Amino acid sequence: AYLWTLKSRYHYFERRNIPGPRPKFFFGHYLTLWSTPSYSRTIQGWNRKYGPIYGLFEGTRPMYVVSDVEFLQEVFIKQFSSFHSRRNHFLQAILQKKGANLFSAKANQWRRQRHVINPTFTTLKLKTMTPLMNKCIESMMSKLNETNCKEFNIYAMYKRLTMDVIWHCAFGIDTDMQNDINNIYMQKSMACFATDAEKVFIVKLSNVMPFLIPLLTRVINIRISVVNQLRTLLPKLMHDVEDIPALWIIKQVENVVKERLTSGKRHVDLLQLMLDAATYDEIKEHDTDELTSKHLHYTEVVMNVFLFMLAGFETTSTFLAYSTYVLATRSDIQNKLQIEIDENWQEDQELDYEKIADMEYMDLFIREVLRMYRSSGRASTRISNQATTICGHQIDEGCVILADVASIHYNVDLWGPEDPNVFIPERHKTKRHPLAYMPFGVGPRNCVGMRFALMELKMCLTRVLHKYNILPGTNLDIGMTRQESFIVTPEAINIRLEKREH
Ligand code: HEM
Repeated sequence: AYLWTLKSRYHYFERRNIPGPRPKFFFGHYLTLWSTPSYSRTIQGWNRKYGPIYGLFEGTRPMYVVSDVEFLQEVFIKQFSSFHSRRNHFLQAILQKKGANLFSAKANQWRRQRHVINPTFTTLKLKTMTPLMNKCIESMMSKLNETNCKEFNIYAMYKRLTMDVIWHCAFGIDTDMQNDINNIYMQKSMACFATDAEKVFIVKLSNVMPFLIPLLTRVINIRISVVNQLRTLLPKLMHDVEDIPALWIIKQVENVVKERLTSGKRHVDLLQLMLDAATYDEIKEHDTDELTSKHLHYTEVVMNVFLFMLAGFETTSTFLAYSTYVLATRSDIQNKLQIEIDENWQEDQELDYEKIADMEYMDLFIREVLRMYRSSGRASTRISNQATTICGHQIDEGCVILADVASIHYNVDLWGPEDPNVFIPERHKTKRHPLAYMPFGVGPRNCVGMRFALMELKMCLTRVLHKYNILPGTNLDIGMTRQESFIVTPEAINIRLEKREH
């Protein structure tokens, strides 16, 4: 019966006159998507063939892949109440209830969390974090000083910097990870990114055979409760389990939370801002739009701090890397930025939020980097929580909408008349469609850390460009070979730094 349902399911898009590649029996398009070296390039390739709205199947679930900005404006903004959540794989679904974070939470649980967390990233709060960021950037600058005009991979340093910033600003922990290559925090954090959850066997299995989800969920829940019991009964034996990187990090956060609660000492960091709204009481969500509570459960605090680390580390370091690549290959753009930086900041002054905000060309430059270089092919998804009609298309409950951001960012109708394949920061001076630019997503569920990330990118580039000229290394282009897991990263950014005369 399942196979028969599957067969008829594959006519879903055909019946709606939506084009798309032919699905493979049993797998849909999943086999192609999980084996392709680049998810986002495959999606873009199909966009060129089938147009701005086409259909795919992840196993049995229909997914609209969309680069039509009017359609996306309905989904992400105008009809947000029908598309308030992302597509979660079943491991995330297990963590729903208390353990969900902002990325995976649904409906009112998400609304409550976002309501509490939004104020954490206001301009005022970010200003209080500039000294912490400056301190981390200062450590990186000392490391850069040791490179002595020799070729080196600056991306490795950016990863240490952004991880250091997150540990400082989110958890309030000073780990010295930029100086110590074997630092345990750094090693565990890096190990966390080595696995792409979507490629874990049981996640693939649950997507292809969703009827197995209740059984798989029971198996996982039993395993969790056995591990928990063994942890109390045989703590020594459980040492290896504690060593799983994600669990190790979550444990560190739990320890910091406990320590803060016992000492009562206040800190200037994201964790403190969330702890101010935290409770151990059970939080009940209502079905109505009324927010019943403006609190976070302590478990949610821990899971969100962990999320900030995941969401803020590789994305920001990767965009620093791409920015540096552009600067190493475009000395004209580098000169313009240096002139602006020198006009706005001298080394004996504190580099604060206002000085960064005054740099207009820096803003245009970063925008263009974020337009041209893809970060993730999969971050901006929504799932329909009720049936609705979008631009004349009948969308059933449970359909996934994936925004094909790369195709949008290279669409000449949205970004012309200049060729979208050419790096031109000034193109951002022209007013564009509100959905033409979405590196951080759009609408109420966009990236909550956007301003934090922009501040970090601008502060870091300001400091580097004020002191150095960035020159291409002989291996610059080889290092730019891209690889893709959840996000698209270069292998290395090989450059040389030459001290500037002031
Ligand atoms: C250049 C750096 C970054 C990029 C390109 C980026 C990009 C994104 C994108 C595309 C989304 C999905 C938005 C959507 O579905 O509409 C997202 C969500 C999110 N990002 Fe970022 N991000 C960056 C940095 C950060 C940082 C530094 C943090 C935290 C400190 C962060 C925290 C989050 C969170 C919590 C969400 C989920 C928001 C929600 O569902 O309410 N991100 N990000």
